[in-house]
Amino acid sequence: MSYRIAKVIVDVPSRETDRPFDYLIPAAMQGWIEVGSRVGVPFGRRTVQGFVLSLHEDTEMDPQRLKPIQELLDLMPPLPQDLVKLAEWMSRKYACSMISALQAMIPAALKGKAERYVTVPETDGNQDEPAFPGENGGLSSPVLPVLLTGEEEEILAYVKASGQVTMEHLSKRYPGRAGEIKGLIGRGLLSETQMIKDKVRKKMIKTVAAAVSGEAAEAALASFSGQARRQKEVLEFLLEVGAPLSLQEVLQTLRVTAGTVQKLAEKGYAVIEETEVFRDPYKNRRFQGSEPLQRTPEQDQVYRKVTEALSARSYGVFLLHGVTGSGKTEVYLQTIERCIALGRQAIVLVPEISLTPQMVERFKGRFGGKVAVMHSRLSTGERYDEWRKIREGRVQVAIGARSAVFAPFADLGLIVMDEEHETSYKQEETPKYHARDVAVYRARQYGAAVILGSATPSLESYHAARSQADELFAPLLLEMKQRPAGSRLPGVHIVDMREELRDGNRSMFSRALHAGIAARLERGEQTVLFLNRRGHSTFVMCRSCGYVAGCPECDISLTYHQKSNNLRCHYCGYAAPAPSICPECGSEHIRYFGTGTQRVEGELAKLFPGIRVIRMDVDTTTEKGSHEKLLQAFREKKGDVLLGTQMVAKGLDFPEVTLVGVIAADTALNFPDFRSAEKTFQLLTQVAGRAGRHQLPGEVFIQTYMPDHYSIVHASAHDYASFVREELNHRKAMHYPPYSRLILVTLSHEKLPVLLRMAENFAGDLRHKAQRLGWYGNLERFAAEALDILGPVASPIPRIKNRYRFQCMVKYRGALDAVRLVRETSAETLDQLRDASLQISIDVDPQMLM
Ligand SMILES: Nc1ncnc2c1ncn2[C@@H]1O[C@H](COP(=O)(O)OP(=O)(O)OP(=O)(O)O)[C@@H](O)[C@H]1O
Ligand SMILES: [Zn+2]
Ligand SMILES: [Zn+2]
Repeated sequence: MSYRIAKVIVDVPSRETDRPFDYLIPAAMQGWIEVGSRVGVPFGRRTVQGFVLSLHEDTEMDPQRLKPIQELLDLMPPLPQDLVKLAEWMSRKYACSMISALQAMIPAALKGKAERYVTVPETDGNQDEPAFPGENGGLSSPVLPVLLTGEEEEILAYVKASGQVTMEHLSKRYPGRAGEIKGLIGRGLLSETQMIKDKVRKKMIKTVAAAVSGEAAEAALASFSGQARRQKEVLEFLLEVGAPLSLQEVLQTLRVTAGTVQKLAEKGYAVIEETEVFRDPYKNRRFQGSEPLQRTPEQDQVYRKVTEALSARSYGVFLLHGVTGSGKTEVYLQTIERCIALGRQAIVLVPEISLTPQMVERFKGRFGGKVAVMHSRLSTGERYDEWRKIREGRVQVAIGARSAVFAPFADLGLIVMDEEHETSYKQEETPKYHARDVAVYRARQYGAAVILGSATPSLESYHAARSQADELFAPLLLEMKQRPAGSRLPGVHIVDMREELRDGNRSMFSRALHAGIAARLERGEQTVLFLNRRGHSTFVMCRSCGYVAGCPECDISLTYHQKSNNLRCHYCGYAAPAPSICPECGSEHIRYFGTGTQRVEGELAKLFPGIRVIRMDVDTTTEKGSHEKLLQAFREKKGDVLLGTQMVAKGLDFPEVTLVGVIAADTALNFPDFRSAEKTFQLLTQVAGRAGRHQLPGEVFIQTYMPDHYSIVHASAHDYASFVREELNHRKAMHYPPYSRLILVTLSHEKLPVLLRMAENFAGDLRHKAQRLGWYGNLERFAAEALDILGPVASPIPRIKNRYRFQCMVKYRGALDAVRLVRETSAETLDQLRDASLQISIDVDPQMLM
């Protein structure tokens, strides 16, 4: 069957272009263009990148008016068909554009932009004669010689000699001659074309190999005269190695020049080729191999359930609730091993923050070269290469943060999501997808298994597993309650900091924690100290008048960056030098209030002279590889204390850590977020889980001003079930997830009064429609299908980049298509108001309520 028409989604971010456009498939591209192909197409007066959505024999448009696809950008489509289908689903589910969903699935290197090229157009007849203007003009005017200035001639000659030059290059080579260049294009002497250029190319190196063997080689070696001694050496070396070598390497090893090798090639004794290489971020690292451990009975029961599904190729979601240190990672490793043995591939998702070298090492150690690693610290080129290893089937396992869920495997068998409760699995920018939902959808497509692992599963997943109410997402609950023999959960003590204060202790360390650290120092054991970052932002405040340095464009305080000694806005990028006197009152008592980690470090030094503290926070881990180095130093016992924020809470496994201290447990509890208790419980459980994971028993101190709060009480007792029971009661009473779903709609505009009116307008329309559908207002009556609209109210951050922000929260229950309702209403609002400044952003299942 021959397809003449391709429907293409173009990379033009606007509401009007969020639909497929028809293009002709030129004869030469037939058979090459597939669903998921990346193409360059003319769009208006530009050339833009696009993705082929579907192929057709015919079009409803007038074929005469269709334009042909201009170029095919990759031989192998970057997106397999299933991912194109996934993008369609994402667009519906998260109310995002198709192009944003498609772009999220490919590495940044492939987000090509049009580049303008200049060539000398071919003319019939004598090639050396300059072309004539007006050729296509239809005027059969007498042939006039073209008069060129010397400069014009020079430019023309240069382009002709080069064949094809980018506009950028040409304008740099001939600065100040834009007029001449434009003139030449205008007269048809130069022609301009556009092509899509990728941000990063494949990395190519020159290789050299012997082109002769056996007797021919003997004859060749014999033929060299004394002068060609170096050539002979090279050939001997190549014959000895018997495989292509990098040219660079040959030159260095033999200390010969490129000319020598070149001459050898000219004689036909060697071949020099361009060969593609993969940039390997772990090139110089050796990973210690590891063998599967004998499974404990609990691990075995999980392993069996998952591998049964794998063998049957049947879709299944498993919620693995295993206490910290119960050996979940070992279960992942073994189920993946089975998956690979069955000829299928696996994805491992971990939160960015716990994509630590230690984690990577465990997978590389077990599966070696079968693993591709994707994380944000790789360069664009490295990411691209890791991604290509997946697409080209060179690896069987992909491990990475959120976006690795799109790894383009051909026969996906298993997706593991570690720490499934982590909010970082939700992307905060468009497309605002949740990797868990994407994982489940993909697993359905492939008949694959999903393991959602956590010591503290999200209430959404846990509730879905317990109630089995949702047909699409009803995970099977599997539990691991014990640590493998030889290690126990640590004893946890809650320390009431109010009491400390009453007894005259003004230090940030309670007496108990102080004594604990002292004991560890004496015994040569290690301590982890954790400080909750939320609520401890790094701002600058004047102690005399209370002035806080804020962003002039956003209603938020600026963040202090120690390295550069400046203040930055995390929302708009505004930066300014840190003031040394208060701009309000002139006082010199203007201070930087750190993350707290620095203050804790200072106090530790005072209390325990000579103590070796390794501090891990945003300030100490900005450099590439620094995270790894700090952890390595701690492992080698070059530090007594590892002090840090969230980074120290996750996934770390150090045998000699026997004490964990939480400096202030309740900072997150005061956050205006219905999940704050859940997050606090999860964090405390995680941190506490770092202690006593091996032979030595562990001990944990949680310092708090709210010792009776249920999240703290239950975390200290390692009692997930009780916490969940209590928390679910609150959620039910307030109609919060998992008893409802949320859609957060944020409207923004430059003018506050205009925004207010528009937001009222939008919310009114939405209510009106919901009423007509019979959905509105039934939440309180616990109807099976109900929807409620809260707001509009000012957003918690009321202004960003000089734009005011208002939000509406839609709460709903049941199988209603609330997303569609919101999306349609927002499109109508934008159409009616026709105010270019108004923006409406839709966040489905929001994790951050800002
Ligand atoms: N079957 C087993 N036999 C012996 N030791 C095991 C077994 N399984 C795991 N372990 C060991 O127990 C420790 C904890 O295991 P692992 O890190 O896999 O737990 P986890 O549940 O992933 O932990 P966390 O969620 O706290 O990161 C590791 O040192 C691991 O090597
Ligand atoms: Zn002041
Ligand atoms: Zn700002």
